[in-house]
Amino acid sequence: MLRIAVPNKGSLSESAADMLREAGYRGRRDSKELVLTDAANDVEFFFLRPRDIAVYVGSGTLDVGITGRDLLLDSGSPAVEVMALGFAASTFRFAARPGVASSVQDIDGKRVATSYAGLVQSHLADHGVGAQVVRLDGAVETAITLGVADVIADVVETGTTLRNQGLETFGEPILRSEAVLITREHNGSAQPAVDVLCRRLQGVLTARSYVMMDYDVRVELVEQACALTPGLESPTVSPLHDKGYVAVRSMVPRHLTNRVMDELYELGARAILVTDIAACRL
Ligand SMILES: Nc1ncnc2c1ncn2[C@@H]1O[C@H](COP(=O)(O)OP(=O)(O)OP(=O)(O)O)[C@@H](O)[C@H]1O
Ligand SMILES: O=P(O)(O)OC[C@H]1O[C@H](OP(=O)(O)OP(=O)(O)O)[C@H](O)[C@@H]1O
Ligand SMILES: [Mg+2]
Repeated sequence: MLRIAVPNKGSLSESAADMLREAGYRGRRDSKELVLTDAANDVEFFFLRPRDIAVYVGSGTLDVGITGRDLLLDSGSPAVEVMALGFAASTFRFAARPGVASSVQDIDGKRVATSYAGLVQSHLADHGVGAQVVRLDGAVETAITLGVADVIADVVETGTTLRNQGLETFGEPILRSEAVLITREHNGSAQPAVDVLCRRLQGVLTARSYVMMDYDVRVELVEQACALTPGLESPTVSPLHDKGYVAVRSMVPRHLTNRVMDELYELGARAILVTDIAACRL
């Protein structure tokens, strides 16, 4: 039975649960449930703190897990990222009051507050910068106001939390993070089950990022129409009862849906229909 670690709380938990449900797995009914067996899919879910997930997977206690790339790197765990999951995107950045620092070198000799001490220490070492790292559990933006640090390093999504504290980011982002699937380098007999999980999650990512588009177009325009909707491999072109027309079916990137419909309409295509893809294996 494949043993999967899933965030039990925090920013990652709801999206991770949604993604697993879309991939056909059982969801938990109660947020206090810590272990859940999904016998039909031969998997067991362990609901854990995202920070601990890399530790369990790295030690081999659990086979795979969902966590943040930033948490994986911070942990120093030997677990490896196998797949980016497309949610909880953020950057990990230094910030300070305006004028205090403009590059990582300016941190030398200062105090840096963070919940990601491993990540920050290795970044500072890579840049040959000596600083005192103050390890905090959360709400690190307040550390400067309260006088325990000169600089912070934290997760930035919209930047609202920083702005509210009168702070500004500086230097290059330390990391671009998002939710990731992690596992060990060698999974032994668990590898086939890990492959099935990866294919299912990849199916969810594809189903989310594409729509299915159908339309009718005059036969003489089909090449131009297919150039607008090339699909992943090649569009399906089917004859219609009216020999002057064909029906075309193709996958289109979701973010291009309306632009492609406009272009098809301009070309002369009609009955342009768009449907969601519920699941897929490419
Ligand atoms: N505002 C945010 N936007 C996107 N990702 C975020 C955000 N805040 C935290 N994360 C991501 O969530 C993960 C941390 O999850 P964790 O549950 O430990 O903390 P949290 O989401 O801040 O929850 P809490 O603060 O309630 O403990 C990291 O991968 C981090 O990048
Ligand atoms: O750029 P923003 O959109 O403002 O998001 C970033 C903030 O979100 C997270 O905080 P959270 O609310 O999880 O609190 P925490 O710092 O206590 O973890 C993160 O630690 C940042 O503080
Ligand atoms: Mg937080």
